[in-house]
Amino acid sequence: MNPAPLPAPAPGTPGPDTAPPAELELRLGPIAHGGHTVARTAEGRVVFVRHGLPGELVRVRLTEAGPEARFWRGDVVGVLEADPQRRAEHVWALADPLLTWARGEAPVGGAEFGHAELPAQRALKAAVVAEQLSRLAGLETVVEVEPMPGEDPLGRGWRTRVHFAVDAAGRIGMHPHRSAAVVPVDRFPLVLPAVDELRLAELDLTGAERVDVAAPADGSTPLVHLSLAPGADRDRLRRELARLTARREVSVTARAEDERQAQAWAGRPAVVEHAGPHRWEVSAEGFWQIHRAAPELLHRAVPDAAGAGPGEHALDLYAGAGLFTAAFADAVGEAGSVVAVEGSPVTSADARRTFADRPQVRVERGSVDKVLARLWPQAAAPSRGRRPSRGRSASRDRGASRPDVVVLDPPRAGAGRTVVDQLVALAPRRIAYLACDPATLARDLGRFRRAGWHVRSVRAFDMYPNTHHVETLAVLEP
Ligand SMILES: C[S@@+](CC[C@H](N)C(=O)[O-])C[C@H]1O[C@@H](n2cnc3c(N)ncnc32)[C@H](O)[C@@H]1O
Repeated sequence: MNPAPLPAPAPGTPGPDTAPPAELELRLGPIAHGGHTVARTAEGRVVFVRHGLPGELVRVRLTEAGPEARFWRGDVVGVLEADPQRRAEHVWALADPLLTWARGEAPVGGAEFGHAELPAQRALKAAVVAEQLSRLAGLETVVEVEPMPGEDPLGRGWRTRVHFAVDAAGRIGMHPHRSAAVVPVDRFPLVLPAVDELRLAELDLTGAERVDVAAPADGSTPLVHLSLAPGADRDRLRRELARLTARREVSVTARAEDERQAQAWAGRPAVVEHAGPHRWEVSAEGFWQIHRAAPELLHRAVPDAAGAGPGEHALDLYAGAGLFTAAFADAVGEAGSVVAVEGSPVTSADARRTFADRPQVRVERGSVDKVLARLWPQAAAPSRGRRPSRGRSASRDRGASRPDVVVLDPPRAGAGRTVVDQLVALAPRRIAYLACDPATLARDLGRFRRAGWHVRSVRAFDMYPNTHHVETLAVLEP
């Protein structure tokens, strides 16, 4: 279950031609994007160290290293001088490298900040967001990472979604950082108790490649979805899952890669989610925000930041099941319109079902750049430096009015150059850009700024406690 073994450990100082040592003593430098601190060996080689805090003196076990490597990676396995914000006890023993490496095993990923108190985690995330904005967007701003409403003091019990790998013995597990190995997991403190209560670790899930669990924050029926390996023994798996459904109310779905639709083995093929007065049915493989408090917080905050008014036209890009579409539809009313663009067939179908009775909402399935190019062809190849006029346009002929405001919530890769250029050409009044990766956000903000846009505000939310991840909301105006 360890990651790739190191070259033979060699004691002594590493030189350019010698094998690296197994362990090093290092003074940790600043935090960097990706969740590690940056340290340097006496020879000046950069080492990306996980599970440490800036300024600490630590013993580091090298996990990726080689005499020719440009930089090395390692985990903290001993703390010689601790930061006062280091916790006495890690939030999750299986993710604590001090414990796991002592028995020769890599820690699981998913709680790489679990050694630090929450305020220290938030300070590290704020530093990363500010640094990315400065370096990639040329934007100097003080960032505060806001705790989520009702946060547990140790940052546990927030995940309503989790996926597990399955090991060779059919047990659920998780991967160590940058490893394909599977570490069996029986309890995961970051999930809602409802997930642990399923006791999936007691089942033999041989034949499943991955197990996704969705447990709505309001305690309604959870859903377990199996991604089946080719040739999986479905009858045996169904019998195994019947042990679970016999002891509690839970839905079960399954799908092999070559099948179009998930099959319901028990209960319903979706979970029911709520935010404000709205209700969604989200399929097993559909997208929904992971933090239990995120839908309630974001479903208004993000469309409000974009600021649509009655009769206006709003665009919800990377819309998922339509978390922001719902508040937009309320704000613009039936005199206005909302176009929600979502690439996943499953998630866009969820959105279509939800908004079937809202005439002002139109759900477009497809890649954002392609849908924008289809609805507003004049934005596909913007002429340099010229903003399109806001008069009657080709888009009107196709039934989509030019957007007044836009929400942009892409996956980690960010929106990218094409979409940014298309939005610049469409020239909405305001864009609210929600991002789970501050580096790609900063890259895209840099492009908007070079096109003459102004970043009006930046907020950041601690939506992934005990991990290095952070959610950032930037509001842009031309
Ligand atoms: C971070 S989620 C946001 C979903 C939604 N805004 C929410 O908060 O629930 C990103 C969504 O973008 C979709 N997506 C990813 N790449 C896409 C693309 N190129 N075009 C359209 N949708 C895409 C994913 O399927 C996912 O639902």
